[in-house]
Amino acid sequence: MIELYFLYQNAVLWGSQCLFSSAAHQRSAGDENNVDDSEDESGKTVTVRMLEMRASKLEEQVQDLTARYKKALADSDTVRRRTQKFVEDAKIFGIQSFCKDLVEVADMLAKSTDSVSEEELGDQNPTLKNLYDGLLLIQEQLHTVIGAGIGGTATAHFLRQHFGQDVEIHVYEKGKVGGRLATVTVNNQEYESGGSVIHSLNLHMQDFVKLLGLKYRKNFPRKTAVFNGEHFLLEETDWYLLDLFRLWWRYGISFIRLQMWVEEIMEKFMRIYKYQAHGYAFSTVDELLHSLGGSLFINMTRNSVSESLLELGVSQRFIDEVIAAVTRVNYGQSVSIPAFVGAVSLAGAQANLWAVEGGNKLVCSGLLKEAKANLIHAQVTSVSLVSVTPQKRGKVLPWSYTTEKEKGSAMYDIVIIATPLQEGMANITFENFEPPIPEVPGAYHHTVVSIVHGYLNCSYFGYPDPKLFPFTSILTTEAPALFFDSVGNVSPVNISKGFKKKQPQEAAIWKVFSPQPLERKDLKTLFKSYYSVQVTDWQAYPQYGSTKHLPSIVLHDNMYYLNSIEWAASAMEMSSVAAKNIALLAYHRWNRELEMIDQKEFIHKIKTEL
Ligand SMILES: CC(C)=CCC/C(C)=C/CC/C(C)=C/CSC[C@H](N)C(=O)O
Repeated sequence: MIELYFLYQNAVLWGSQCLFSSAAHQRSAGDENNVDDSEDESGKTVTVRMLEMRASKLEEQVQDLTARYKKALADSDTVRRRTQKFVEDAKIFGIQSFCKDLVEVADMLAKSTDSVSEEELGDQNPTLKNLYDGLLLIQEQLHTVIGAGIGGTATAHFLRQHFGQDVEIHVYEKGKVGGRLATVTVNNQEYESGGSVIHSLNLHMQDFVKLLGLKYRKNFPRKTAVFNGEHFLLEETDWYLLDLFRLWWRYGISFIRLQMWVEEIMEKFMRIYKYQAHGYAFSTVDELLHSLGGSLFINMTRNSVSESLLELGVSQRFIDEVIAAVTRVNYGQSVSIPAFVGAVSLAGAQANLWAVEGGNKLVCSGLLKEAKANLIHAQVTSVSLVSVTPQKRGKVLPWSYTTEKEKGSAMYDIVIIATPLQEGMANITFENFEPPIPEVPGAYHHTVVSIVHGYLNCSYFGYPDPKLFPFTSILTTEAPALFFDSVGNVSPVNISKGFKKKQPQEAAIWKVFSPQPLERKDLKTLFKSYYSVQVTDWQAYPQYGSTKHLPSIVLHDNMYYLNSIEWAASAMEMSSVAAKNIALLAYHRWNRELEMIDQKEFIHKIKTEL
C-alpha cells in the first residue's frame, strides 16, 4: 500500500516539473525573436506590451496550473484511499479464496476417493490402495482423548456417534484400559478393585452393556452391620420388619425422610437422559446441574450432606451412624462432603445395584473397539496451541507424548482430557494458550483397597464363634481409633462359572477400604489368618471440599475437560453423562450450533413434559 502511494506521488511531481520547464523554454524563445521596440499612443514600447501580454498569459497559465495541481493532489488522495481499500479487500479475498480453495480441495478429495470402487482397491493394486488410504487420511478430522477409563472410552464412543465415521479418534493411555475400573486376580479368579457398583437407573451404563453384548451381574444380597470401633451399632437381620422396627426405634422417621429425599433427587437427575436424547449440551457443570434441579442442585454442591439432611429433619444420630457409614464406604470421606455427592453415595447404598459380568472394565475395552478408536500406549506430557485455522476449523492443538520407547508429537482438531488434572496426577503442561489454561484446583483422595484372601477375625467384632457371624459387609462410623473404612466379602467378576458364595467363617476374599495402607498389625487385627493380600492405592475420587468451584468443562476453543463432573459426584454413570455431554458440546461448537448449548426455554418445556 505504501509503495503504490509513493509511486503515484512521484508521477504527479515529475509531470509538474515538465510543465514548468516548458514555460521557461517558451520565454527564452520569445526573447530571441524580439526586433521592433517602438512606443505606442500609451507611451509603452512594443517590448513592454509584449512583456505585459506574456505576463498576463503566464498569469493565466499559473492559475490554470495551480488549479490542475490542486485537482491532481485531490485525485492523488482519492487514488491513495482507493488503493488502500483495494489492498484490504485483496487480503480478505485472499483468506476467503484460501478457505474456498480448502473446501474445493476437500470436495476434490472426496470425489477422488468416491470414484474408486472396492474391487479396484483389491490386493492387486497396492499403489492405488496406498494412495486411497492417504487421501482418506487427509480428509479426516483428528480427535483425541487422553485417558481410557470409563470417561475417556465413553467419550470416544459418543464422538464417533455424533461426528460419524469420517473422523479419526486417537485415545492415549499411559496405564491399562479401564483406568479406575480394574480387577486383581486371586486364585485364578478376578475381583473388582476399583469402581464396582452401578445403579439400576444408570441408563448410559445399561446401554453400553446392551450395545456391547455384555451380561449383567446382580449383586449378591448382603447382610450389613455398622461398627464404631468397639461394637456394632446396627445389625441387619433376616427379618425385614424387624429391621424397620429397629430403625424406627433408634432414629424415628429419619430413614423414610432420607429415602424420599434420594428418590426426589434421582428423579430430577434422570432428566439428563431426555435432554441428551434431544441433543442438548451444557458448557459448565453448573449449567448442567441447574437444568436438572435448579438452585436446589446448585446449593447441593455447596452445602454439606449433614447440613442438608438436618434441615430436612433427619436426626443427628442417623447422620452420624448411617449416613457417615455410607459416605465412608463409597467415598472414604465424612458427612461434610457436599449434599449432591452425598445423595449419589446414598443411591449407591440401595439394593438395586449391579455390575458387569467379567468385570466393569470390559465396558471400556468394548467401547474403544466399537468406536474404532486408535489406542496409543503413551503418556501425554504437554499440550500446546500452535496455530489458528480459519473460522470453523478452530484451533489446532498439538502435543508431545512419551512412550517407553520414544518421544513424539501429534496435531489434533479436538482434544478431550479424560484424566484428572490435579497436581501430581496427569502432569500435563499447557503451552502457548492465550489466555493461559488456569490450574485446576483441588486434590484427589487416596483410598487404599486391600484384597485379602483369609479368615476374618470375628472376635474383633464381638463374635467369638465365627459360625454365628452373619455379616458380609461391615461399615464404620467416624472413630479416631479405626484404621479402616469398611470390610466386605466380595464375589469374583465371573459368578456364572459355577461360583458358590462362601460363608463368613470360611476362607474367603475380603475387600478392605482404608485411608492408609494396612500395616501388619492391622491385618492381624482384622484377620485370624490370611493367604494373600493385594494392595491398590487409588487416587480414587476428589477430596470434596478441597476447592470451592466446580472446574470448567471448556478449557479452550476445542479442548474439553471431562473430569470436572467428578467434583459434583464421582461415579461411572457421572463420567458417562459427562462423556455424552462433551461429545454433544464439541459437535455443536464445531458446527456453530450454539442454540443447542445451555438452552433454557426448550429444556423448560421438556422438563414440564416429564
Ligand atoms: C443424583 C443421584 C442421587 C443419583 C445420580 C445417579 C447416579 C450417578 C447413581 C450412582 C449410584 C452409585 C452406584 C454410586 C456408587 S458410589 C461411587 C463409587 N465410589 C464409585 O467409585 O463408583
